[in-house]
Amino acid sequence: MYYLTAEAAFDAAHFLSGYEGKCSNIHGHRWRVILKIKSQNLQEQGQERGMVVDFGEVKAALKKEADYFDHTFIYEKDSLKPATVAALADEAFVVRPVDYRPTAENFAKHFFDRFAEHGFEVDEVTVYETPNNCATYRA
Ligand SMILES: Nc1nc2c(c(=O)[nH]1)N=C([C@H](O)[C@H](O)COP(=O)(O)OP(=O)(O)OP(=O)(O)O)CN2
Ligand SMILES: [Zn+2]
Repeated sequence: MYYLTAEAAFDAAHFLSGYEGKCSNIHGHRWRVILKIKSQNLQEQGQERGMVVDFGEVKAALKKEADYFDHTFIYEKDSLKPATVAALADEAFVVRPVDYRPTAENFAKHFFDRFAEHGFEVDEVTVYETPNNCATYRA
C-alpha cells in the first residue's frame, strides 16, 4: 500500500456552544489539517506515472478546503441568536455556520468527507487545534 501525506492550515475563530469553561467564549486557533491518501497501485502512464496522484493536485484540494475557513468565524448552526447572526452579517464579517460542534474531531470528519468528494482514497485526516492537541478520523 502507498500513502501520501500533505498538510494545510487555516486561522479562524470559533467557540464551543454549551461548553463549561473558557472554550465557550469566542477564541482563535491555527488549525492544521493533515491529509493521508492511500493507494494499492501507482499510475502506469502519462504525467502521473509512478505516482498515487500528483502532490500538486492534493495541495490544490487542501488549499481550497482550508481557504474556505481561513480568517472566518466558525459557529455551530442554531447556537447564536438570529439577531447576533444578523449583526455579524451587517458588519460584513465572514462567518461559516457548520452543522456540527466545531471540535477537532468534527473537523477531522468534515475534511475526510470533503477530500473523499474530491475523489481521493482517503486513509485518514488529522486536525490539530493547538500545537499539542489533535484528532484523527479514519473510515
Ligand atoms: N476533544 C476535544 N477537546 C476539546 C476541543 C476539541 O476540539 N476536542 N476543543 C476545545 C477548545 O476549542 C479549546 O480552544 C481548546 O483549548 P485548550 O485545550 O485549553 O487549549 P489551549 O492550547 O488554549 O490550552 P492552554 O493550556 O490554555 O494553553 C477544548 N477541548
Ligand atoms: Zn477552541
